[in-house]
Amino acid sequence: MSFNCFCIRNMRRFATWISSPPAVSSSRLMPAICNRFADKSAAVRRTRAFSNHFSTERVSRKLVRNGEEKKLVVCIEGNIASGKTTCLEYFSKTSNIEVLTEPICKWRNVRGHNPLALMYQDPTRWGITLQTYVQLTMLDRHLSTISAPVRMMERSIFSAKYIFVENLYRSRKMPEVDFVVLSEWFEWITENIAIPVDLIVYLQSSPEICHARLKERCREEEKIIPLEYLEAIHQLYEDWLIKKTSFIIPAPVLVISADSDLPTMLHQYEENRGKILGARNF
Ligand SMILES: Nc1ncnc2c1ncn2[C@@H]1O[C@H](COP(=O)(O)OP(=O)(O)O)[C@@H](O)[C@H]1O
Ligand SMILES: Cc1cn([C@H]2C[C@H](O)[C@@H](COP(=O)(O)O)O2)c(=O)[nH]c1=O
Repeated sequence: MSFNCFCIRNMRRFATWISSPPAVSSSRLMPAICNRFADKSAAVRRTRAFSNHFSTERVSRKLVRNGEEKKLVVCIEGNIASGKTTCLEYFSKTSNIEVLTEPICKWRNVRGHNPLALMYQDPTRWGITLQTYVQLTMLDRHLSTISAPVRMMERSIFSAKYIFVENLYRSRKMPEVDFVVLSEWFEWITENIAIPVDLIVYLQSSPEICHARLKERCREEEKIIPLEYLEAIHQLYEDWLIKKTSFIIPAPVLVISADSDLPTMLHQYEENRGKILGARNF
């Protein structure tokens, strides 16, 4: 190579370097570049999977799932131990109804940890942990493919936020920063992803009855729940679904009194079957 050639090549290299100097030495740069490309192709794959899963068409700027709009989604709401699972068990015997109970197993065991128990032991420290996970698992439930013409599911991402997060915050057990971060997540989700709900069935029960049933059920984590906690949850439900003074209600509400004994409750469910399953006309 001539001296001139050598000089010109190095001048070009210098010019390239000065216009975009490497942030790290080249031996460290190569893996970084490879990772960037690997990340990019993974991101492209994720985006493709996402757009296959969701319609690219946006309705009110929200991502919507293909073909799911014809299915009926009913959320069963109510205080702890008000009888939601029992109600779902009853309807699960009907063909053409898919029943989704709360993912409480996950809340009690995420890779060997029990955020539900931790939250009851120390809500200020662990409330954010549990509620972040509840929000994620509820969203996962809402977005899972519906396998029957009617889906009945226990609670919703809405009650997790409007009732349980709200209660932790109002009772000063959740620090403001935790509440704000959870709220930002919740608002992003509900503004960007369509979460279809056609009907809310509210099992309205007195906190005293729920307390008695909760003791009888005897879930280990819940043994320390005082009546006052159920009263606070009850009040939040009443403000949301009966007085309609607190938060947006995502669907019409059917109220069923849930204090009666089991045979009476089953009879009431049967009486309301038409209203529940014909929720679109409700
Ligand atoms: N109508 C009822 N009368 C008496 N006990 C009931 C009734 N409904 C449910 N239970 C009992 O109360 C406890 C809580 O009911 P469950 O359906 O698990 O409530 P939730 O799912 O709302 O927490 C369970 O032990 C259940 O067997
Ligand atoms: C949705 C939600 C639930 N929890 C707690 C409250 C109860 O201990 C269980 C759910 O039991 P249920 O018999 O089905 O009512 O989970 C909570 O702490 N935070 C939540 O958002």
